[in-house]
Amino acid sequence: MTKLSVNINKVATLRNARGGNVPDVVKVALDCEKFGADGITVHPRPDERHIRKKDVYDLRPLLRTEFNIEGYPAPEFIDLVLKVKPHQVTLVPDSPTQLTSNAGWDTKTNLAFLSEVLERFNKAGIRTSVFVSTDVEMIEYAAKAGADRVELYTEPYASGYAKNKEEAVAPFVEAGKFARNLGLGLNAGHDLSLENLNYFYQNIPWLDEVSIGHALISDALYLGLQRTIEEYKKCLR
Ligand SMILES: CC(=O)[C@@H](O)[C@H](O)COP(=O)(O)O
Ligand SMILES: NCC(=O)COP(=O)(O)O
Repeated sequence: MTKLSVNINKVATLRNARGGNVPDVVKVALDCEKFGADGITVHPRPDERHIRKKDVYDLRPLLRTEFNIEGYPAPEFIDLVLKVKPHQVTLVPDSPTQLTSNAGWDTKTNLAFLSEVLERFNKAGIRTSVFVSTDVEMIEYAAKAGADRVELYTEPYASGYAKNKEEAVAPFVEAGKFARNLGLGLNAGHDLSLENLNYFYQNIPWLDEVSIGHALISDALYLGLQRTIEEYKKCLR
């Protein structure tokens, strides 16, 4: 079964716009779980533009599904993750001011750094995932660094889908097979949507997890949160 982890960053973006607690990020996360989400993803950025450290602490004891924390492994992030002990940490190579994630790691160049950080999380019993492109060398070095899983950066698939979906998915199928042969678990995310998710899943049904935020929360404006989550789950069958 491919799990759906709902990324609630955008719920926090809306909440932060007014300075109060509407919408309530914790309540939305718990409702996502109630409506069928298999996990919750957050990406606390250093400027706390959406998810704040306090959200991460508030969510941890209340979530009943898998908690995935994404981010660049700066000392503050590492400290937060080790204190909160989520089910999974996903390392992303984002600079502090970046608008959104726009690339996977160069795992070869960063092998020593990633190995050291992954060892700390592995020792703490936290499953680790490394955000990568479909370049098989990057996947190979993620395995060498000690990752349990890789998360494929799916923006190139999403942007190529409308033009030629067979061509868009092909490198992801190859990367997925390569990761599977190395014994790595496989996650995927970024710009997945109701339009492109089912085709991705049909081609890579051994995916462990997709994390989806931007499109899913936008769809919820029209469909409501419950129906939206049900529709995304249908895409994973
Ligand atoms: C790691 C990744 O793919 C991102 O999609 C990210 O978690 C989204 O971050 P923002 O919500 O800050 O754009
Ligand atoms: N890891 C990807 C993620 O959590 C959500 O990305 P997006 O759906 O907001 O693009």
